[in-house]
Amino acid sequence: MSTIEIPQSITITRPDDWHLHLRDGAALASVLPHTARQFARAIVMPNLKPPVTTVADAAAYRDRILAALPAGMHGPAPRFEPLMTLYLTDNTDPDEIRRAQDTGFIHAVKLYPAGATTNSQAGVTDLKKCYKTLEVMQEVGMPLLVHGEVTDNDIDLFDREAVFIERVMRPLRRDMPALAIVFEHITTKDAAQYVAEAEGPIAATITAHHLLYNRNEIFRGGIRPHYYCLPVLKREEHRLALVTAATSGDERFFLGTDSAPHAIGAKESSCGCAGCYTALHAMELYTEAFAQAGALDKLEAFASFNGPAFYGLPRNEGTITLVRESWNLPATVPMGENDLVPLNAGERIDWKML
Ligand SMILES: NC(=O)N[C@@H](CC(=O)O)C(=O)O
Ligand SMILES: [Zn+2]
Ligand SMILES: [Zn+2]
Repeated sequence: MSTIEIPQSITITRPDDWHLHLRDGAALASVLPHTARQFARAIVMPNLKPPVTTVADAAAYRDRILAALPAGMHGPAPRFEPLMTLYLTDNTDPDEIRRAQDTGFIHAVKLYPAGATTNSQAGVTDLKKCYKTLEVMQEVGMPLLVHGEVTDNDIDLFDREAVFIERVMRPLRRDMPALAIVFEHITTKDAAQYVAEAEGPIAATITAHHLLYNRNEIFRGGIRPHYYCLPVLKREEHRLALVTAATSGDERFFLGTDSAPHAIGAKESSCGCAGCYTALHAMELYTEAFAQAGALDKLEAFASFNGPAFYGLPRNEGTITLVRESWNLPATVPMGENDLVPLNAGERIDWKML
């Protein structure tokens, strides 16, 4: 009988998080150090209330993030650098894209279909309304990041991503074949296959929780609101397809935690918010997922090489090391004046980032 030998430690180039929610104010100050400890850079989502729709908003938000960074974490990699994004609306001015491109600190524009997820009320009602803006993005090389779910009430919640590919993604890419697109937080074999086979500049981020869990996790022994996120966890066959994509070495797939902090009361509620908090232990979770797949040798490309290649940024300097060592995740962590419950709260974690 042979046993697969799991290495006791792994050292990789310092990684980045290509999909992150940092929120604002006191919550920002609480959660930012977790991400800054694990990652050199992060693509910061613009779904604040009100959303980050202009260059001026993004500049001010970036200043608040830098001001909230603990001493010693400022400056270029291997410390922390926020990569800013704009929130696309029906009315985004095409000239705002040119101004954004000129800043050097705005790296993408985010499409939230109106009503699809947390703080998407100001999102896009019909992508046709944005075509002039998208054409400028295509021209200047500004990537479009996509929350890829349709919102039609007649479409089953679990089918919203697959239907989005047919109704929105394919027509958009036919009309704008040179527009760089990141299909964010993909959750289905349909999306993994679409991205792997598509031609042109398209990539996808994959979260740690979608690599580790299927939808049973939301209902394991009772309803577990901290496993509820959007797009919602899917069947096992989809999880397996995501693991295959992430560990394939295909440079179109890269790390994006979608760590999405919500105060405990907003999650443990009769109408709980969508979002899983993983900033505290993201690299541990990804390492576990890759170790389970026997693909630790593919982790570095997924976490540290493929993202910068897509965004046209340099790889980070320095390395991080994870060791096979058990520790217990706290039950809660402070979030401003509230607490939040991280994913895997109180559970044993088998890897530890040093
Ligand atoms: N993923 C989530 O479930 N929630 C995100 C929004 C998003 O990324 O769709 C949030 O901002 O809370
Ligand atoms: Zn989303
Ligand atoms: Zn998100």
